[in-house]
Amino acid sequence: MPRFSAKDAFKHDDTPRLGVLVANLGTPDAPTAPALRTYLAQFLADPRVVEVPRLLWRIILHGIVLRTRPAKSARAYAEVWTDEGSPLLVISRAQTEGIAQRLHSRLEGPVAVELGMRYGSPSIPKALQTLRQAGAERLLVLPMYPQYSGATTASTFDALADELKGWRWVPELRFIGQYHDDPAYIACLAASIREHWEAHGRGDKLLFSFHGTPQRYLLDGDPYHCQCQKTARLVAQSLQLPDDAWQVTFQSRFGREVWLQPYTDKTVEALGKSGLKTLDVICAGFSADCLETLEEIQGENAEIFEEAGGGELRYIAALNDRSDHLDMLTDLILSHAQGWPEAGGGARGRRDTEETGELATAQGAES
Ligand SMILES: C=CC1=C(C)c2cc3[nH]c(cc4nc(cc5[nH]c(cc1n2)c(C)c5CCC(=O)O)C(CCC(=O)O)=C4C)c(C)c3C=C
Ligand SMILES: [Fe+2]
Ligand SMILES: [Fe+2]
Repeated sequence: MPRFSAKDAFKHDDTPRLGVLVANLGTPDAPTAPALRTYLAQFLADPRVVEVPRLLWRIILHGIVLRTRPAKSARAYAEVWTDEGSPLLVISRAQTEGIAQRLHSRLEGPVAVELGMRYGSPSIPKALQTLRQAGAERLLVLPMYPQYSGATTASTFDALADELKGWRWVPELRFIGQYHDDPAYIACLAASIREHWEAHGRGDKLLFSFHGTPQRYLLDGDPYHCQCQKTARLVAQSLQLPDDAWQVTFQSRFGREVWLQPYTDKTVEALGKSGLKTLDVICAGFSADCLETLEEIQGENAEIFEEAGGGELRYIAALNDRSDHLDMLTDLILSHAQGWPEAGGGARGRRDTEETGELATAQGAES
């Protein structure tokens, strides 16, 4: 068995394709404690996510966390689960399909698009192998995280590198690090807020709630916090909001450490206590709705707000498969694919037959 893997059934006249990997976090296979245990064991063992000395963390993870958290998280997932499955997976599939359709109609050359999840399935290794089988000799990776974080974007890179280091023929590679200040992305967020206001009236305050990370990651050089602030500031500017009409907070705290602040739940509670009537909340770091937006914000935080004496918390949906969002992501992919033949940057749309004739002869392959 060769040490490095290769595409099955190589044919000398295969047409090389641009491969696009749409990557996101991933989700459990079912809203049950056993499925959550499998998912959380993979997720929380990632050193990019939990930066604690390995031996110590392994003892805590297997001795405490994986004994208690799966059942609790399964109950939360059950509240948002749909007939088609987990919202994150259902929406990610629709996004991938929408991006693929747009790329097929806009690119000169052939393209293959696959969804790969960092944890759970469809996995990143599986998606990469499918792209290789489709002839993707150039690979563009879009992690669906607008703001770069080591915990998400770099972790996607790790999964990519882990798979590719076992390949004989590594594809040409481009990796989109972030798009937190892309004008088209800011315009999509602003449009979604305007539409929400047109449908429901303007709330008394707009909260931008981002997923948190330990504060330590920021102090150790992670750009995530700054990029979240910038996204919110640009959207607020685009909507011409006065400073007291909006605020940034961080949600989904995990463990006992200090995380990025101010915390969403504490802020929502304080705003409720202050007697605020309507609170609009947008989660501008999530490209797709998921447990953290639907259960935590639309569910849990809406209750916190009301119980504290506030009026109504109105959650503004993630950009999901809105057409302006998919158009924007397609433009982003195309701008990063500049200069590649399939993106119109060269003459070599098909493999040179003379060149591959030699290769096929050398391998004894059928011509
Ligand atoms: C333990 C530390 C965690 C860090 C750091 C973290 C960072 C982080 N996560 C997202 C996006 C998502 N996280 C989601 C779920 C989720 N996150 C953590 C923990 C950390 N995340 C856990 C344990 C879970 C699972 C649910 C639970 O048990 O609470 C999700 C939702 C997935 C879904 O299936 O719907 C997303 C999306 C970002 C963007 C981020 C850092 C920037
Ligand atoms: Fe998370
Ligand atoms: Fe949560």
